[in-house]
Amino acid sequence: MRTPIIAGNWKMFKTVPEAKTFIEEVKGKAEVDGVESVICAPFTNLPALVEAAKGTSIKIGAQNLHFEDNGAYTGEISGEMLKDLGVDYVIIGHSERRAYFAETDETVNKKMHAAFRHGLTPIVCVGEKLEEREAGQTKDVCKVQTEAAFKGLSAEQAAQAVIAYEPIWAIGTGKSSTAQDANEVISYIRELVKGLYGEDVASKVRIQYGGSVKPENVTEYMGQSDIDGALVGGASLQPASYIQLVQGAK
Ligand SMILES: O=C(CO)COP(=O)(O)O
Repeated sequence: MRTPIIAGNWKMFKTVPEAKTFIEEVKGKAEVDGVESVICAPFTNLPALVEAAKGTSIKIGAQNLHFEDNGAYTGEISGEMLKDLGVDYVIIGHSERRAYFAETDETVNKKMHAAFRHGLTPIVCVGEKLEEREAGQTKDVCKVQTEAAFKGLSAEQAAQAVIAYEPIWAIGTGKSSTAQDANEVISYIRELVKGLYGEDVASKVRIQYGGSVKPENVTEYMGQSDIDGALVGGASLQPASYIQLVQGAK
């Protein structure tokens, strides 16, 4: 049985005081037995969030990491540094990083290895652009991105990874994929993992849907056979809405 996982991706929002207040407000409420709750925040918020979330079941994640452990990489943050802060998760290969920050399938794969080297759980994002969907290439795009991301990872590592299927046209647009369509692509991604690692790993890997998930639609996604959670942007920023997302995932 896979544990559902709701992860908020705050993107480039919230100062340290705002982040601390958020945790105070969701404590005890965005904590539901049998649902994992993760906040992925800007680097600047991470120490304060780890501290504020102590004694709760809320886990903290970063939104990126560098693939090397240290070196002359101005402006970058390594997996070793994140682990040292007490961070547990890291988003890798978000479509905004692929589109605006030259993230490639190759760097995504290197970052997956870096995350596991430092005991961080990756949430690796895959998903197609609108024109790719319209050209019927959704599954092809997911195949290339998923297989590249997992290259060289062991079965044990693969089973621990979280995959987020985020169709790019559904991100921040209010145009969410239907639950049935999302489930079809996510089932296909699970088949890909099965092809790489076999049935046991495929049955363990958690696959989220992301793209305009809100309290009003989270239950519908969670009711699908292969959807194990959601990676949520906009609707994760307000405490009340985040609480409803976690409670709705049960
Ligand atoms: O990009 C996303 C999460 O990583 C989705 O963002 P929205 O929930 O704002 O559509």
